[in-house]
Amino acid sequence: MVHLDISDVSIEFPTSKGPYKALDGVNLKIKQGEFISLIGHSGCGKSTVLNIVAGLYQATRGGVVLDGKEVDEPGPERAVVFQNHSLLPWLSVYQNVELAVKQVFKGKKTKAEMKAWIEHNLELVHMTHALDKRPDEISGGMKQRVGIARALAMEPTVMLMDEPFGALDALTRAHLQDSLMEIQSDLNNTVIMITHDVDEAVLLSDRIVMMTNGPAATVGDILDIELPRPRNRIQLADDPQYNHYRHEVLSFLYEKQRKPEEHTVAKSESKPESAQLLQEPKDKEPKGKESKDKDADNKVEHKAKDLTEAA
Ligand SMILES: Nc1ncnc2c1ncn2[C@@H]1O[C@H](COP(=O)(O)OP(=O)(O)OP(=O)(O)O)[C@@H](O)[C@H]1O
Repeated sequence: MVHLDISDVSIEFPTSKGPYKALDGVNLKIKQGEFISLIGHSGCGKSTVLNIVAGLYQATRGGVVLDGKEVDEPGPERAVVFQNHSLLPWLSVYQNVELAVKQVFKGKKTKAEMKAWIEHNLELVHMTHALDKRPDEISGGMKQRVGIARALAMEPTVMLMDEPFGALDALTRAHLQDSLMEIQSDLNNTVIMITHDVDEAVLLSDRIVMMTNGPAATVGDILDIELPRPRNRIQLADDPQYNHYRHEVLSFLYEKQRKPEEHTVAKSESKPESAQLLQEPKDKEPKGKESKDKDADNKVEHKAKDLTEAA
């Protein structure tokens, strides 16, 4: 049986210039435990797809069915992780996760069970050392870990992740990608993740769903990633199959779906493959502790980049 069925989904947004058709006939059938990445140029409609699956937007035509039940509102079985961690700043790490756990398990777990469950999920993302810290006292990568723990603690059937690692430095991103792969293989949740990072998509996914440019965006192509798990990024760097998948995604994005304005940029790039072209500028992290952490991390990040490029 299909676990998550996105069927003929189209959506129109009302705008001052009339209705804008963002998606047209998006079809995708997802199996339990599959890791799906959505990739496509900025503004093509990836977040809109995610928001429809989350129940935050209603499709104008078609719809989403999860385990035989139509999705028409948000629900705890579909947890969302955003790029900017979205923790409540006045609550501690523990309390941020507790809030979600109470929502889902009130009356079903005892106080002691809830406490153990919160700690277990923070343990999964290696954050038990900072239970009493508030979000402004921890780094961006740590906040993102807490966001993931909060989502996992809701025991969702489906994790919806909107560029969860997009604002992080390369090293932190790599650590979190590895943790996510481990957690997902243990828990077998279904994941739909939006990313602009081709390597991230190939490394993590069972299938990469490549979207056409909008308006009226749809699924352009689907790539099955048949690399054995567990996957190791260092070993994969030299793997011809990995590089073939990477090339397939890049060729979809830069040849089949190239945007006119990117043509000139791509020409002037020394590396036309640069995944940067896919990305809008990211919000800068606030100055303070995080930026100090980042300065330190950046030095390591450069080394990590050198290593990757040398590989
Ligand atoms: N609530 C809305 N009202 C009007 N237009 C919208 C709304 N939400 C999204 N859109 C439009 O729909 C299109 C798809 O937006 P969406 O955010 O899904 O793209 P995206 O692929 O996630 O982009 P990015 O990669 O930049 O985050 C865009 O043209 C956007 O302007």
